[in-house]
This record gives sequence, C-alpha cells and structure tokens, in this order.
Amino acid sequence: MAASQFDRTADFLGLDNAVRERCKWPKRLITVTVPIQRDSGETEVFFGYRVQHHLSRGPVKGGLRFHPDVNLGEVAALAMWMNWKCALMDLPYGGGKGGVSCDPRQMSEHEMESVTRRFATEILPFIGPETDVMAPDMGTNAQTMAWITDVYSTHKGYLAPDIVTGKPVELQGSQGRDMATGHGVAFLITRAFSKLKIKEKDASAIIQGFGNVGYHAARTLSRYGVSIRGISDVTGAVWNEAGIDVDKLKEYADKTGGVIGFPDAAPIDPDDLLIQPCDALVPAALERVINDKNAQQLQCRVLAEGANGPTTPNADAIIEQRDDIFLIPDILCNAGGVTVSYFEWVQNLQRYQWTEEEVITKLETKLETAFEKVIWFSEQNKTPHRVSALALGISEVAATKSIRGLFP
Ligand SMILES: NC(=O)C1=CN([C@@H]2O[C@H](COP(=O)(O)OP(=O)(O)OC[C@H]3O[C@@H](n4cnc5c(N)ncnc54)[C@H](OP(=O)(O)O)[C@@H]3O)[C@@H](O)[C@H]2O)C=CC1
Ligand SMILES: O=C(O)CCC(=O)C(=O)O
Repeated sequence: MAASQFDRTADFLGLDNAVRERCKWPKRLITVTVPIQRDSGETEVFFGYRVQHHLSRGPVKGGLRFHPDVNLGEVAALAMWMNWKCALMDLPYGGGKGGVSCDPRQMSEHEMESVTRRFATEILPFIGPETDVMAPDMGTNAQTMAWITDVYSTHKGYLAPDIVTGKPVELQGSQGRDMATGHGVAFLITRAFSKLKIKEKDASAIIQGFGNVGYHAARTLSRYGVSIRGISDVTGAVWNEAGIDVDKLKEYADKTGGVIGFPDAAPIDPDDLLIQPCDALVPAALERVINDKNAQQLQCRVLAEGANGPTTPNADAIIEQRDDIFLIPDILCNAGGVTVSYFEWVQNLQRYQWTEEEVITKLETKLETAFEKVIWFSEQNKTPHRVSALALGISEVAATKSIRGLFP
C-alpha cells in the first residue's frame, strides 16, 4: 500500500527517476531476536524490527509497535509513511518505525519490561538522539518509553531523555503528548466540519479503537459537543444512538479489559459499526479496515484516519468517485502525535519544559497550517486529499535529497 501510494504520487509529481529511487527505498532495515524468560520459567524468542527509511532531514522518528501481526514489511511501510508525515508537518526528521511480534494481551508487566529492555539493548548501536528517536505506537505506552530511556541512559552513564519521546512527564516527557494524537484528530475533524458547515453540537462520530488515539479522539470530540454513538476495541463494539459517556466507558474498559458489556450501550457487530450513518468516522486501530467490501457502504461525511493505513488503495478509488466523503488522510490526521513528540525532543535538548497550554497552542497552529496546505493543494491541482498530502511530503524529501546531492 505504502509503495503503491508512493508510485502514484511520484508519477503525479513527475519525480526524476534518480531521486525517486532514493526516496522510495529504506536506508536500514534492522532485524533482531529478542529472547526473554517468561514468567513460567520458559525461554521464548521474539522477533523485533526497526526500519530507518531515510536520515536526509534529521534523525528518523516513529513509533514502536507490539502486536502479534508485526513483521518487517509492515514496519517498513509504517516507516515510509512517517517520512511523508514528518515532511508534511515541517519537522526536521526522516521516517522510522519499529515493532516486536508479540501479544501484549498475553503478557505480564514483567514480560513486557523484559521484551522492551532486551529489544532496546539489541538495537542500541543503531539509535540515538541524533539518529533514531522512538515513541509509543500500538501496544506500547509511556512506561515502555521509560524502560528504553533507562536502558540507553544506563549504557551512556547519564540521563538521556532525548533518546525517546512519549515518556512519562516525571521523566521529562512533554505535557500533552499522551493526548496529542487523539486531540489532533478531533481538532482536524472540527476544521473539516467548518468547511462542510457542520456544527459540532449537531454532529455525531463513530470510533474504531479505544486505545491512546481512539480514546483521546473520542474524549476531545465529546468535549467539543460531538455525540459519540459507537466505539469498538478488540473485544467488540458498542452503540448508543443518544451518545456514549466516553469517560464512563473508559472507566468500564479499564476495569473489565474492554468495551464489550458496557451497560449504557448496546452491542453491535464491529463490521456493521463502520457503515452506520455519522458525521465523522474515525478508524483508530488497524490497517486495511476500510476496503473494497465496505467503502461504497460508508455513511460518514468525514473519514478521519486516526490509524496508519486504515484505507486500502481499492477503497481509495471508490471513495474518490464519491463526492460526499471528506477524507483527512492518515499522514495529516494522526500527525499530532509526532508533532508533540518533536516538541518533547526540542524541550529535552534544551532541558526545558513548556506548559500544556503552550504545547497545545503550538500543536493546533501546526495542524491548521498543514490542513490548509493540503486543501489548497487539492483545489489547485484537483487531486484527492491523500495525493495532496503525500505530494507535499514527498516533494519536501525529494528536494532535500536533490540539494544534498549524490557523490560521485
Ligand atoms: N499512539 C500514537 O501517538 C499514534 C498512533 N497512531 C496509529 O493509531 C493506531 C492506534 O494506535 P494506538 O491508539 O497508539 O494503539 P493502542 O494500542 O493504544 O490502541 C489500539 C486500539 O485498537 C484496538 N483494536 C485492536 N484490534 C482491534 C480490532 N480488531 N477492532 C477494533 N479495535 C481493535 C485495541 O483494542 P484493545 O485495547 O482491546 O486491545 C485498542 O483499543 C495505529 O494505527 C497507530 O499506528 C498514529 C499516530 C500516533
Ligand atoms: O511520536 C512519534 O514520534 C511517532 C508517532 C507515530 O508512530 C506515528 O505517527 O505513526
């Protein structure tokens, strides 16, 4: 998907073949084994990956995912998308992504810590504040980043908070990073609503995924007055036409392990959830969930891609034929996370802390600028929003590579 989106956009941009090839292929693909002792006493070997797509504009930046489906190809695609996202947001980074193929739902806290520390140790030679700065993604969180900070700092002999972002605030993480991605998704939905003349208080939303991105998107949207009708996670989906109390659902899901069984909403088939009428549909979990089977049936006005790669190219073709869906493409929609990660890195390099208000104001300014750039590009070139966002990102990277030159 990532490569075909790249090829389509490079064709549109008419990229010179030499720079096109340099932009397309990742610089480094690192595979490591991650042996740990399970709580049962048995040894288990997991596989871990880190892909550093390019370092032409600065260190690579991108999350670390713990999920059973993680493999090198997926990580490479996610790293490629990080390139264009960072460039679109005007951040001085290349794209990176990492992952360990493991199932956090089947692991104790102690086993999670063992996997994290061993993975960090194995990739230690390849990371650093000037080369590769990781952050949380699916299945990882601020605690994971704290363990990586500890491994790296112990190795260096001094505290190096700038080695990762998305750390706990107590360990020099940034105010606002935890909510940044979801907040950004909700903020951009309001920008789209304003173009479509939809008022928040009359609007409804459906969210797939109730983790970091899904929860904070739902919470922020409901604070803006949007009614959250449906939410799903890996345990199932719940629906309430009159609106779900997001804080109550969060309390329930934390206690029981998932949204299913929430007493103030009815269960609904998770696939059917995606095709219910709503003003904003937010896929905030897995890849390829909007595909050629359901794209024609979507009944949303705004498709806000909180997840990376939730829409297949075939579904894109269908959505482009429909003029009733306003797409906020992933590399724009979920860019709030990496943007506040950048703010965190800047604060860490300066050993300085900004307030939450400063962070959120700066975040919204950056998101608004990128949003308006994408809309302007689409109007000028009659291109779908995804192509516009990718074209803006890819052309920045191509320009940097061209100007740096190639020897000999
Ligand atoms: N965290 C961040 O800052 C950023 C994340 N993203 C992207 O957002 C997406 C979500 O990441 P994040 O929120 O961090 O991950 P989390 O691990 O915090 O949450 C993932 C959520 O998806 C749910 N989920 C898993 N499988 C399914 C399924 N089959 N159907 C419905 N829900 C499911 C999980 O359910 P359960 O809890 O029950 O397992 C969980 O609620 C990913 O694509 C990620 O790459 C993008 C930019 C930044
Ligand atoms: O915060 C970051 O550095 C990376 C976030 C991320 O992984 C993403 O945007 O997909």
